Amino acid sequence: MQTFEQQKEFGLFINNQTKMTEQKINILDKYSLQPIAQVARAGKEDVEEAVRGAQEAFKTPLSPYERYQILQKAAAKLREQQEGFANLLVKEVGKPINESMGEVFRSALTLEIAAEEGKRVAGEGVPIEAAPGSENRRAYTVRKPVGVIAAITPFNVPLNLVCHKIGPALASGNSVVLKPSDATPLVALKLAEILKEAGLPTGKLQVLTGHGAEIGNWLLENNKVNMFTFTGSTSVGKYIKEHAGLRKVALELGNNSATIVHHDTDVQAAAKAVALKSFNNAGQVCISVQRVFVHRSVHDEFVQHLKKATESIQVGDPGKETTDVGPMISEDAAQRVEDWVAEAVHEGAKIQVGGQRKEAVFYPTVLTNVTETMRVSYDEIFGPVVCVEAYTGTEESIQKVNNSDYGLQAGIFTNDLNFALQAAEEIEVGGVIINDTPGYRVDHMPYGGVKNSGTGKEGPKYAIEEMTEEKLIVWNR
Ligand SMILES: NC(=O)C1=CN([C@@H]2O[C@H](COP(=O)(O)OP(=O)(O)OC[C@H]3O[C@@H](n4cnc5c(N)ncnc54)[C@H](O)[C@@H]3O)[C@@H](O)[C@H]2O)C=CC1
Ligand SMILES: O=C(O)[C@H](O)CS(=O)(=O)O
Repeated sequence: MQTFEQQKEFGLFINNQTKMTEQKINILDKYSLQPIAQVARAGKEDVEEAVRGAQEAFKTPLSPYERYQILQKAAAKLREQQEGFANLLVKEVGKPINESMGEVFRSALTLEIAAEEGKRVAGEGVPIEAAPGSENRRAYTVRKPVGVIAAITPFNVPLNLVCHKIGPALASGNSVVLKPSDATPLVALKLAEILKEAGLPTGKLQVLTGHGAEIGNWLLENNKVNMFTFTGSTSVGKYIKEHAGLRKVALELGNNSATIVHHDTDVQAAAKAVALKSFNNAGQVCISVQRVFVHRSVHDEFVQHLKKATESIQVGDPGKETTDVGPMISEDAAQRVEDWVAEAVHEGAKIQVGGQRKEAVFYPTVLTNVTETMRVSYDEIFGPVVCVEAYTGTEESIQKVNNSDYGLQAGIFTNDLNFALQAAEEIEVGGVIINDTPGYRVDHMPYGGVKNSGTGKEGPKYAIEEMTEEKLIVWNR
């Protein structure tokens, strides 16, 4: 029996079985750019079979405690196999081994949090008797799973962001049809295997690999799908919302995360924090720091510290423990970032450090003299580039942060409590991180944006609220 790592061909995961397809997709090692495996390319019939199986499985509910036990067992298996999962992330994402080990660690936490929250899916008592004429009535609500949830996930955090969907979905009694990213499907297939080993019954989780647009449309056309939960680009998220009809849609979309660095903070510490969260995962994180607004009086000092921190970053083979930043998801992605930087320089931006590309590797880059009209600022670069701009007044800094079509998370470094709380109140995002960067996230916090960054919140407790319907029950005694 081949181990997962020895396998070279992977089928669809439908009804706890592997299903091969004639057409396949190559999965590349993102550093060597060499093929490491082939995965099945689902067709319309496969999608219909997967949705049917998920619907059938939904009709046989597990108890909350059974769901809890399965997710806890899967979390334990993730921990046992942390190295195997991390090595897979190194290959299919190009994520440095240390960061990959961290993603697996967080994924186990996410499943555990979901398992716990699955024991607390509840409605509330409703004091309906307080209404005149309803003295003899009693009422309460219950939360019911929506049914079959289509979960579509991005390439950049392909294990934990899958856990953030299937964990709460399964914990609250739903079935899931998962479509992982075309570029990074292997780790989702490996996760499905350990959920099966943990006792997940047939059909509760289906995994369809293949092309997103194809499978996405077949899922959108299928009226047995009760909800869509999507993490990915704003453009695709908008498409899904426009085509989902009256079905529930949860969207975790793009961002051009901003950080304010005020004159009263430890500028060197802020620069180190910004470097850490501008370039991890090669900047391919939707809360990656992209825009930094620095008080004019400390701008040059901040830039020097940021340059120094960036120059110390080790770029190279993600399989090496000494590597901080590896390749981007593809050479095309790195080329796009290179083009955007060149456009910014043409418009007056200055490269303080970085700017070079080698195949799929784009070197961590700091730009100054950036203006809000440059694409590297107003659009989501999703790459290892950070833009620094000076401000004078606190009102101006908040205005600059809000001058964005996105609104996921923002950060502010200041010791001025009034300014911090004013920023927390006035910045138009889903989360404000005081004295740290917007790249801060722990897996049980509410996480999700406004404007073009999406709708709805993740974090298992909050995702479960999205994945269940509250039903009112009134008893006329
Ligand atoms: N808000 C959040 O929590 C996060 C947001 N993101 C966002 O994801 C993007 C990067 O990830 P990508 O994988 O490049 O995003 P993407 O939008 O290109 O793809 C995301 C998923 O959607 C699928 N897809 C593509 N076209 C589709 C269609 N027409 N219908 C249905 N599904 C379709 C893809 O196959 C993939 O599985 C960035 O914009 C980033 O900001 C990434 C991680 C977290
Ligand atoms: O936004 C993302 O890319 C991830 O949600 C960030 S994290 O979960 O890896 O912190």
